[in-house]
Amino acid sequence: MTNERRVLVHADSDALAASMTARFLTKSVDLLDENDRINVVLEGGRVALKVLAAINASPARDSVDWERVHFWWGDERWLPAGDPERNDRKAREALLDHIEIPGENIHSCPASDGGLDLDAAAAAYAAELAEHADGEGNLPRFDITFLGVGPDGHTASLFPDRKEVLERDATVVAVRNSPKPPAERISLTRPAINSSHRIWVSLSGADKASVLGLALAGAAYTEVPIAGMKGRKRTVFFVDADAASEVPENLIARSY
Ligand SMILES: O=C(O)[C@H](O)[C@@H](O)[C@H](O)[C@H](O)COP(=O)(O)O
Repeated sequence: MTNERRVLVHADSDALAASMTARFLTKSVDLLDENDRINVVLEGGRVALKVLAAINASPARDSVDWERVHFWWGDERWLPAGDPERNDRKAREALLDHIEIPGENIHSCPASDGGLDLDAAAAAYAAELAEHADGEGNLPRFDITFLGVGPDGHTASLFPDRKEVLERDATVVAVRNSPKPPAERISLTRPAINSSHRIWVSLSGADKASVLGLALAGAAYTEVPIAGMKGRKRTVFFVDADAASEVPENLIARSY
């Protein structure tokens, strides 16, 4: 497999979500044939949540052996457990509460009412990741990592021109004064995200067009964080036609 970036353009956000759903179902079944378990990293973007809901609605949902799938989060909002704005709560509602998956496979970031402060919570999440390390460094093997992108180029909770995006050593950072509410968050760092075998980035809508153009043109990741994310095996940008309007034609594979 080559370590390449691909851009797959779909007619609209429904087609985009359907394509990611089909790919997730086939890829996870294939990976589970070859591995005892797989690790999937989720986030809070709207497309990824649509994908989780579509996996839940798919007749192929139960072809995945969910007992051997572990879920992690690329970022989480620092809110009380069960808050409707938490990324884990949204993922539970869309999919995780509906499948046969052991509770210990769902590795939520700590919640703000759990008795830890934000820094201790980030450290606790890093420790849980390290506990599941597969021998290489202090992270599990992330098989599939979903990333959304903000119109400013942020991904997970790594925002432009901030110190968190420069972090090289830690796997997890505490984020304060986030420009996107809520102000406090927990995020995987760039090296942690880039340890993923496959990164699946989703972008939908005209407000994401300029940032996608910048990322593919090689913008600095300090200014456009998504530009610095690259999976070890493959990085696929699943985009809709509106988001693709500023991407050079030679970089595009159209699915319609
Ligand atoms: O907690 C969050 O806010 C998300 O994890 C965030 O990083 C998100 O993925 C992007 O902001 C894109 O979100 P949309 O795809 O909904 O625009």
